[in-house]
Amino acid sequence: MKEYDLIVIGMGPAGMAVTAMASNMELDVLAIEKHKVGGECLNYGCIPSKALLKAGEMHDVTDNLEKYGIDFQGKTEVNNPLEIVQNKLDQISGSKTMKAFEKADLILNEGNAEFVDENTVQVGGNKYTSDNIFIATGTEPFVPPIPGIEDVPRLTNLNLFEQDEVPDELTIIGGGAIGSEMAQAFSRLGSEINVIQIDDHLIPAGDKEAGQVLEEAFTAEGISVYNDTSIEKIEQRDGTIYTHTDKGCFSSDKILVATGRKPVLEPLKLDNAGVNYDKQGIEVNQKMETNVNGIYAVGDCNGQSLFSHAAMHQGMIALMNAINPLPFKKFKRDDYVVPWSVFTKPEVAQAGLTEQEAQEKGIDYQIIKEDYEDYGRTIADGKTEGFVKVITNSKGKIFGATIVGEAASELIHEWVLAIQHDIKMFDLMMTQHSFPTISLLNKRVAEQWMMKKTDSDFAKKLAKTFI
Ligand SMILES: Cc1cc2nc3c(=O)[nH]c(=O)nc-3n(C[C@H](O)[C@H](O)[C@H](O)COP(=O)(O)OP(=O)(O)OC[C@H]3O[C@@H](n4cnc5c(N)ncnc54)[C@H](O)[C@@H]3O)c2cc1C
Ligand SMILES: NC(=O)c1ccc[n+]([C@@H]2O[C@H](COP(=O)([O-])OP(=O)(O)OC[C@H]3O[C@@H](n4cnc5c(N)ncnc54)[C@H](O)[C@@H]3O)[C@@H](O)[C@H]2O)c1
Repeated sequence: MKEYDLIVIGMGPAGMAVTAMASNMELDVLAIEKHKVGGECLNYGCIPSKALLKAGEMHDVTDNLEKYGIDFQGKTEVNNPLEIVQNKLDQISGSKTMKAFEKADLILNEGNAEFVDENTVQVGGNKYTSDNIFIATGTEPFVPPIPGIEDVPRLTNLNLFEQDEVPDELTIIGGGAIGSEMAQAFSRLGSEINVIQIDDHLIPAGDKEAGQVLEEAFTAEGISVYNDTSIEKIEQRDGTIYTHTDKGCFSSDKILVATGRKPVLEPLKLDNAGVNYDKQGIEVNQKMETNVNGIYAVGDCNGQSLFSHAAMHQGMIALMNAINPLPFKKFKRDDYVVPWSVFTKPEVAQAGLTEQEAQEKGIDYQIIKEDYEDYGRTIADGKTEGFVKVITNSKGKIFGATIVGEAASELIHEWVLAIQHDIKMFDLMMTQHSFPTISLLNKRVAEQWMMKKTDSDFAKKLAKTFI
């Protein structure tokens, strides 16, 4: 039985990050993947969805040229965007990705890894031991128990990108990150889309007002959104799928189920190692360690923050904790802000608390908001929908930021840095931003905060006295 410094189970973003870092440190690493290197993110998630969104965006450009004074007489036709997406995946998953395993042993496609005991993992009939085992096994689509759903052919992110062609009509169940991104991508490629969800606004994990801005953009593009909608049953008749809801019946060629995720834990036989878990995922502490010393659970499998960057970050924290001998110097998950972005047009991005969360926590906050429509650059670009909204207080402490609009996924990082390092509004106001970048909107929010602060009788009197 071969002994390793580290065994890593699952080669999505979390497992690959641990493997790459550990093997780079000359640690003896065994990496195990039951299916495809790159996990959900590369093969069925982030990358194909962004490639498809890009195809949709390119198609949308011709429809909007007249807004820029350009007359387009030609004709575009959607041919094979899904095939091109698959070609791009092949390009990424080749030698570049496999480079991460140059210094590690990789067991690929030999079935599920499972625990034999707390130091032993079995795969493909062989056993391997280590004092440090990293579980990074991700999630799979959660399919809600809607009557009839199991009996109709349905798409999830696992087969969505492998279709031969863009469907004429697509009913999307779920208005979260996947539902919203795919609604816009397929709509822009020609599908007629109905989005149906139980929540009351798009991207329900985020700010309500931002979800409403996105819904307005969707409506303008011809995407129908049905919030607060309860699905009674789904059935297929003569090749058409009927989704019966309390707001009427929707018929379509295909349905996409995008209603959240669930971890895949049974095959791991965690009980053999005594690792605690529940329906949400594997239980971990701030150090990303399970209840069993030396066994870590990183990425989506612990149900904490279902994003690739969070998965990689957790992998990094866990590894640094595993190799750090000082118990009082451990890296803790909650010391790091987790941003997220949804890559629709307009984009939606979040860091720290939303306004609703600040209210629920009873924080004494004020909202400073800058609209995209009030800035020269965004008017010049024709990208006037959206806002930057910051949850702060009179001292300029920043609790959270929501951005909906052009380049929101880029702008958000300044707020991540500010929240994580307790940088105040005043500091941001005193930080020069190149004009006319879109990120100057962030500075304008800080300027607005300062103007509110100086808009008092006391401040005005003070200025008058010393001028
Ligand atoms: C459509 C879609 C779009 C997304 N877009 C984004 C985005 O834009 N940005 C973002 O940050 N996140 C996005 N996500 C989320 C992102 O994909 C996940 O957060 C990320 O993949 C989690 O990484 P992970 O390493 O924890 O798990 P995964 O990527 O799920 O990888 C887990 C791996 O473990 C393997 N495995 C499981 N069990 C075993 C076992 N017993 N033995 C061996 N191997 C096993 C699996 O085969 C898989 O390869 C998207 C997700 C979807 C579905
Ligand atoms: N850009 C990104 O970072 C990105 C993109 C895609 C996915 N992801 C990750 O993937 C995860 C999963 O995405 P998702 O969109 O599947 O889930 P989600 O949690 O974002 O949204 C779930 C949606 O399903 C709806 N829903 C749930 N049960 C329903 C029912 N019975 N009937 C009707 N509607 C129902 C909810 O109202 C909600 O709109 C997200 O948590 C996110 O972290 C991230």
